[in-house]
Amino acid sequence: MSVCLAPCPVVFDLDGTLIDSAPDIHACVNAVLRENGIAPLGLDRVRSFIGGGVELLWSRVIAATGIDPAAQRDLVASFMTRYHRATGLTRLYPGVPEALGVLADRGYPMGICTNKPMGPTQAVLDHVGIAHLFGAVIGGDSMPQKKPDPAPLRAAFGALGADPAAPRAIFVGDSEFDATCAAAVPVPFLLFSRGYRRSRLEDLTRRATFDDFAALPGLVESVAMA
Ligand SMILES: O=C(O)COP(=O)(O)O
Repeated sequence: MSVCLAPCPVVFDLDGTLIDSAPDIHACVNAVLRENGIAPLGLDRVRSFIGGGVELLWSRVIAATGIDPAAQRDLVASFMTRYHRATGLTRLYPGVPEALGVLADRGYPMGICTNKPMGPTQAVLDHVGIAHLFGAVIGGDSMPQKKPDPAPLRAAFGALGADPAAPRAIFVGDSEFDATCAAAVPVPFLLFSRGYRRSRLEDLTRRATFDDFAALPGLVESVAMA
């Protein structure tokens, strides 16, 4: 068990955890499909493709639409020009600012570890007004590895002052990428159940599950003291 003597670092996934960004990602995907004369995909479909970064998103779009995989590089490039400024449809989940405020007041160092590239990550954190709360932000293109590889999460904890080799820390996320990553570090994982997960809850390794951010500060305290 990892007892956090001082408030330990708490790192958050971004898409599907702190923010509901699927409407913006969906709009960008469909703009590229339309530009190429391909029928658009529904929001639920595109949402189910999010979590493993832009390349995996587009591999899934290509498989779903029957596009020639050789076009992936150009499609991703076209997508990225839109994605860098796609913030208008993205919202924080209810209770996120309040929960982050409580954790900040209690002295928890906080960070982000996302598979979203850094450009759109910084744009959206500024747009929703929470960028100042995070002492470390690791994006999908910050390192050669992406989640579920543990390297980006270890880097986020290290940047917040934890021992990257044996961090006393907590990760909060919504997906199988996040659960597998937390287990690989290893650190306790708190699962937000209203995000973009594809698997059944019972199939994901986690310390606790929550569906309301009002519960998060208490959960973090109980895991930190365990
Ligand atoms: O860009 C993605 O695929 C999702 O990013 P996430 O790691 O914040 O869920």
